[in-house]
Amino acid sequence: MLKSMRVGAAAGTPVAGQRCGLIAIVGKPNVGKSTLMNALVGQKISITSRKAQTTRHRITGIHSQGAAQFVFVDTPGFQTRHNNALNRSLNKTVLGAVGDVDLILFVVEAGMFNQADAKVLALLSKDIPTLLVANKLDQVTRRADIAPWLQEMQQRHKFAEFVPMSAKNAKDIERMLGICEKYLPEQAWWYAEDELTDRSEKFLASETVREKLFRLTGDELPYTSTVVIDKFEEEAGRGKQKRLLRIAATIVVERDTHKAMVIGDKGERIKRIGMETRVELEKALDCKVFIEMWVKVRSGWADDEARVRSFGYQ
Ligand SMILES: Nc1nc2c(ncn2[C@@H]2O[C@H](COP(=O)(O)OP(=O)(O)OP(=O)(O)O)[C@@H](O)[C@H]2O)c(=O)[nH]1
Repeated sequence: MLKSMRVGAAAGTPVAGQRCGLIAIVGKPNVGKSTLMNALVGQKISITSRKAQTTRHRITGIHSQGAAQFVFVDTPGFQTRHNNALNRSLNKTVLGAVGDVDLILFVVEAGMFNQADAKVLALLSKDIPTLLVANKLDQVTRRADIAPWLQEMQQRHKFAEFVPMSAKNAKDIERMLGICEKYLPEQAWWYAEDELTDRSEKFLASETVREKLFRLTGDELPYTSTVVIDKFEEEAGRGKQKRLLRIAATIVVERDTHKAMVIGDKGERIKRIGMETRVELEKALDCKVFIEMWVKVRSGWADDEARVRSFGYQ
């Protein structure tokens, strides 16, 4: 179960052998940052999809193992193409996340480095140890090309280490945790051992709807569609009965054609989004869920600072 953030009273004071620190995961959109964080934490905290720009918030995922507590910060892919209010807000989140951490995982696709990667790299402080995570190694057919590519990458930044890997490979994830552990300062843990995130259940609900929305609409729906949770009410369970969450969610889109896309033929698609969200939340939060969904058209919201803020972005 997810729990809310509780910073221990002794946070910051060394406790024999304990290590704890912040690790930012950064990179351009779609390189696999959320997949990596979910694998490192061992549970789905951050949504993933084939569509770029699915991550919009700073998300903390926590993993405690042995003497170490890893506190991961997942960031939106740095936006370089469009200068609208939504993207400015996303970029501010990235900058906030990388300024004050113990370790940075700079994620790229193995064997690739383009201008978008370079722009993110340029933001990173030279004083914070940074690992080059060459992800999606499983997709590289010519492994021999990786060594010269790594050498080239060495010229670009003073990386502490190079980690070619696949976020989908369990052994690579174990190896990655071992590497990260060395960079955590010796200090008392900030969170209880079983805590996984500092995000609320309400936030998880909106992220789950957003993930289902993007997965079920494929590439048709623009990324500027968003989800607002209008109601999030909890009724305690009685006896063997589980507690109940009553959720109302509005999917906000920019055009009538997008609304029709989300609703689908005879409401098929929105029903499916609701059903898959319910099943996933019931499992993740160990409760019963009733969810109502609406679709609203608000054209131009991603260009409007006030509206971007009202939808929960910083
Ligand atoms: N083959 C392969 N695919 C991967 C790997 N890691 C991630 N992916 C896929 O890459 C796509 C993007 O992954 P995400 O984790 O959503 O990427 P992200 O960097 O968080 O993307 P944004 O939220 O847009 O910034 C998804 O389809 C993942 O399944 C990997 O190691 N190997």
